[in-house]
Amino acid sequence: MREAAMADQVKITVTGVSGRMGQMLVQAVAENDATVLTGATERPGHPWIGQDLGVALGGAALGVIVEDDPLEAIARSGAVLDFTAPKPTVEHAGLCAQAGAAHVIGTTGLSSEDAAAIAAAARHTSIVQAGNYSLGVNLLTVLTQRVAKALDLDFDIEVVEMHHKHKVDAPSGTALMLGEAAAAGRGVALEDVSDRARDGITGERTPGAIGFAALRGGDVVGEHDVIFAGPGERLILRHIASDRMIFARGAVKAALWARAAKPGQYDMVDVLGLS
Ligand SMILES: NC(=O)C1=CN([C@@H]2O[C@H](COP(=O)(O)OP(=O)(O)OC[C@H]3O[C@@H](n4cnc5c(N)ncnc54)[C@H](OP(=O)(O)O)[C@@H]3O)[C@@H](O)[C@H]2O)C=CC1
Ligand SMILES: O=C(O)C1=N[C@H](C(=O)O)C[C@H](O)C1
Repeated sequence: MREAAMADQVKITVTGVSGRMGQMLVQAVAENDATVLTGATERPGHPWIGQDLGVALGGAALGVIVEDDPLEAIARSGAVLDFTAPKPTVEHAGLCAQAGAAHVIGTTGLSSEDAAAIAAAARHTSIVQAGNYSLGVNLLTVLTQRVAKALDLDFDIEVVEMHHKHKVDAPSGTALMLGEAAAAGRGVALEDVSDRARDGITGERTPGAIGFAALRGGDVVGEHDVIFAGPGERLILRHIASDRMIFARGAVKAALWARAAKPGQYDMVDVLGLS
């Protein structure tokens, strides 16, 4: 049975609890003395609904029942860890705003309409949103911005990423973070310079473009290169993730940070104090 929550522990709901990240988040909450799992959700119709989470995971009962109504779970939580899909994430942002729960968003592939809805929710609660919760990638964004600032337009910037075959969005959220960092270093808006779809007779590379390429296959957790290709030399900044627990532990850290933050929208660079 679940141990009684200590008064100062932050109560956490994990949404999409059966997912690749959902299961990692459950472990990360359990291993942190400052957090306790009080809610677990899945989509309506999922076979885990109504089961004890521990039993559904193939172990001992945890005393947390998997629910399909996020409202109940979020209402009794201090923070929600959400690595699901764009539609439920936007719904969860509204519910967190109502309940005053901090919302840690890892979901990628969000549209500009989704982003606007999340920004509206952030007027009422603290939301941390990042395409990648690892220390290494967030440090890499800072380095990418610095290198892009130091090099002139003779250096072409390309972001190359590879992920497992089940990933549904491209470019990855991390690749877009790195592209944003490179664009910021150059003092331009990524949307004005991004080149995401090369196929066929594309013509020569547009000077100043920031290109993206996405590879998919096998069980690759996540690999990202930022390539600065100049005349006679190439600089490559690389991050390789080999364990999803780096994202899950980062998300728990973000939840604890967000509980102490004022309502607003934050990223992992804020949480880690890297800016
Ligand atoms: N920011 C970061 O550091 C990271 C971000 N991610 C991102 O997190 C997201 C999830 O990735 P991953 O875990 O690999 O994907 P999975 O598909 O394994 O997990 C998503 C889970 O969400 C569930 N889900 C779908 N709809 C709902 C709903 N309405 N309510 C509750 N749960 C729901 C899915 O259920 P079902 O399968 O039955 O539909 C599934 O169990 C992706 O966007 C990915 O890019 C991943 C890793 C790190
Ligand atoms: O879907 C994944 O798996 C991952 N998604 C995130 C992304 O889109 O960048 C983070 C990580 O690379 C794994």
